[in-house]
Amino acid sequence: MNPLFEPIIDGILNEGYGTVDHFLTADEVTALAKRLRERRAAGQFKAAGIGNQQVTIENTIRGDEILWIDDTSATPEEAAFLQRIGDFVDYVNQTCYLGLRDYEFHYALYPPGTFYKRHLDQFRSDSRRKLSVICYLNEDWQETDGGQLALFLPDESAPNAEREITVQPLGGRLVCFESGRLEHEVRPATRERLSVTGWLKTA
Ligand SMILES: O=C(O)CCC(=O)C(=O)O
Ligand SMILES: [Fe+2]
Repeated sequence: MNPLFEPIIDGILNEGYGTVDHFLTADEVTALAKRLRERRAAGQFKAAGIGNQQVTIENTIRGDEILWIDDTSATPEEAAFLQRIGDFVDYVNQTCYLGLRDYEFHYALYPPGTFYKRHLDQFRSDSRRKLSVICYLNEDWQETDGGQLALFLPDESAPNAEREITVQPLGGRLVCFESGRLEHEVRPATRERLSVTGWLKTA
């Protein structure tokens, strides 16, 4: 039993989404947030697109800026993050038989007031995305800062009913759910909202 990974898998199986706090230590959050800001200041980020055939920039749908993390040029804190994700992938494969083979991660920064409207992460032409993973890099986040992740879960009490869960984007917290099943949205915040987001994929 892995105390960091088990609650995530439990949550996905029982609730449709999994979350765990302290997936990253406070020091790891600080180091990754610092690296994110450095890379952004160096002009490495770009506006996120939507779709994956023709990528269009549409900030009425999503307003975040992203940078894909390249494991060949990863800095120590990035390599440590990817290593922990790799361990989680191994754990999922041992316990859930999802056949995960690969993963991809990007930094994301939502400037104040930006959002990502309700969506599903699995694009038509990339059904290899099985699990979506978001890990937050926000230090001292307060509820009044906004920026919640809303998850729209099916509600068994009535057909077509749904239940909305909101998650605060607290530094070190990880959220994971099935990419092709769970619609979700990012609400606007009053301060910059930082994360590392990615997908665990089959071959
Ligand atoms: O940052 C979040 O809470 C979710 C991000 C998201 O939905 C995405 O990048 O697809
Ligand atoms: Fe998403």
